[in-house]
Amino acid sequence: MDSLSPVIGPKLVVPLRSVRRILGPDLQPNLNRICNKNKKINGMHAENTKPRAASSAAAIDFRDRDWKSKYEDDFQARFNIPHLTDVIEDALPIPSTFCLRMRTPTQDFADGYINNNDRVLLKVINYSSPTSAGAECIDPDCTWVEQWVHRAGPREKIYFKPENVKAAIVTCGGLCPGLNDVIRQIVITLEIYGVKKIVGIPFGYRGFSDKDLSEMPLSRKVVQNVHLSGGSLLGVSRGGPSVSDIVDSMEERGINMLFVLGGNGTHAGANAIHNECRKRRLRVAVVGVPKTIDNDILLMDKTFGFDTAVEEAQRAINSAYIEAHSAYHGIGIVKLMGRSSGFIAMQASLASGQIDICLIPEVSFNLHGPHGVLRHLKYLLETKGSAVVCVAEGAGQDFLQKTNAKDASGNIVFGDIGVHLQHETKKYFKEIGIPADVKYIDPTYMIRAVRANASDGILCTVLGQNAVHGAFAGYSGITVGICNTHYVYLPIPEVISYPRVVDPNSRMWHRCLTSTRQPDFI
Ligand SMILES: Nc1ncnc2c1ncn2[C@@H]1O[C@H](COP(=O)(O)OP(=O)(O)O)[C@@H](O)[C@H]1O
Ligand SMILES: O=P(O)(O)OC[C@H]1O[C@](O)(COP(=O)(O)O)[C@@H](O)[C@@H]1O
Ligand SMILES: [Mg+2]
Repeated sequence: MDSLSPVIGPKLVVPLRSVRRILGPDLQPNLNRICNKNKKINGMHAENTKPRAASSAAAIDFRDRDWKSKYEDDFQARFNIPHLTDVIEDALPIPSTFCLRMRTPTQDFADGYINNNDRVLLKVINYSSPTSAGAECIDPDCTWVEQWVHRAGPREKIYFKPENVKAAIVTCGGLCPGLNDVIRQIVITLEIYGVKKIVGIPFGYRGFSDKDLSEMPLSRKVVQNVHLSGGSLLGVSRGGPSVSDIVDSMEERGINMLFVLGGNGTHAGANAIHNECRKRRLRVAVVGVPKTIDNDILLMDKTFGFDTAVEEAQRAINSAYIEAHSAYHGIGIVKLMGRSSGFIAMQASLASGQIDICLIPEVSFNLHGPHGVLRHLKYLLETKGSAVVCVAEGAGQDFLQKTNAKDASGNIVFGDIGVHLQHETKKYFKEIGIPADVKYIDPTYMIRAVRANASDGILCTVLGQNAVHGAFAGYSGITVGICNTHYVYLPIPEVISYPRVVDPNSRMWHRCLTSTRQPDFI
């Protein structure tokens, strides 16, 4: 049973409104799904009773006076990061070969190392009440609970001799601005440690099994300018071989450090590779760098490429705005990425200040009817003369015919909500006899292919460096991230147990609504 079970379990049953506040934003969507599915468990509605990997193993009884310290201990155990010595007891550390002053001994750099016991606080707001806007609470009183995670960075002791390392980098899933920046920084940092054998696996996990694809030797010289263009130097793909085939291939190639750049799916693969390596008792470090333009990885401030995507989306939104405002009764529709999370649509709407309606997967809406989107568009044409809509790709999927089609990675292929919205809008205004000039823009692949902006460039650089520090420190099955502006190592299962989504009760969504002035479409 997970740590949330006290609120939906038999020991303490609290009103639904309180549960909503208690869960916090990362868990709210579960509650929304819980409520929507309308299945009753312990007097509460629940979608399923399966414990989430991200949650603790032990139930907590809030009547227990020690529940808080038990929760904190449990949290610490969950966020412990796996280490080579967990399974290879005789793995011995050596002094780090990482040195910033290339000509002086490492001792000079002693102050620059991270202590293994350093921690970063995951949540920094102490909510005085569960009714505070956006409150994330563990218990009904919203007691302050400390949640510490491991600080990232170079360690004084390392578990790999650089001359024995063969490091590989693989990029999986869809494109995302910054992939080349991360590849570049991993290579540069590996070389500073003294690693000579660095390779790129071509076209995602597929490169491990496809005999026609050979690994790409990487060096500082090769990667020097790769960050100046978008895409991935190595190529990407979805689908690919089994985990056991991947680990066979790693053994054949002598790879003992694997850096995996990708999203939820890729990280699930990376964690499975880490587990298989453990099972085979291999001295291998598997380290992930979260790549998701949708920003749907749990616990992190943001993932690389997201900032660039929001910035690049401004061009599309501005074009839609110009088109809409230059036409008589113009309506511009922009569809942005976001399979299950509306972060790009929300942030791009906020940034532009030109959006009248923002539609995201996390917030239900009607198209038709007195409170529907179309009726509001009519109102906007009557009052403003034009309107601009920003819709996330995963929004409004209920309106579309389900095909049950899946891509090679098993992701559901969505219907095009942008095209549907355009079609329904045209039809609606034709039917009511009001002229409307509807223009639709889908900038998805134009956005994904651009190079990282300066902010993402820095994020990629730090994440790439920390990935290498983590591997040399002997950690495996971890990923790197930024939490409250500090860089951390997190165990992979904790960040991918479900996609991170926009919390409709969050301050940020409220700010978006304040900016668009859109009503509820229900
Ligand atoms: N549950 C899983 N276990 C192992 N590998 C997975 C899993 N889900 C996806 N993958 C692999 O991860 C890669 C990328 O997954 P995908 O969902 O396409 O992109 P992303 O990593 O961006 O979410 C693919 O090669 C896919 O086969
Ligand atoms: O057309 P493709 O390559 O399958 O990619 C579409 C998907 O790529 C994304 O941009 C990002 O997806 P990933 O995180 O899986 O790479 C999604 O928003 C979108 O659904
Ligand atoms: Mg995915």
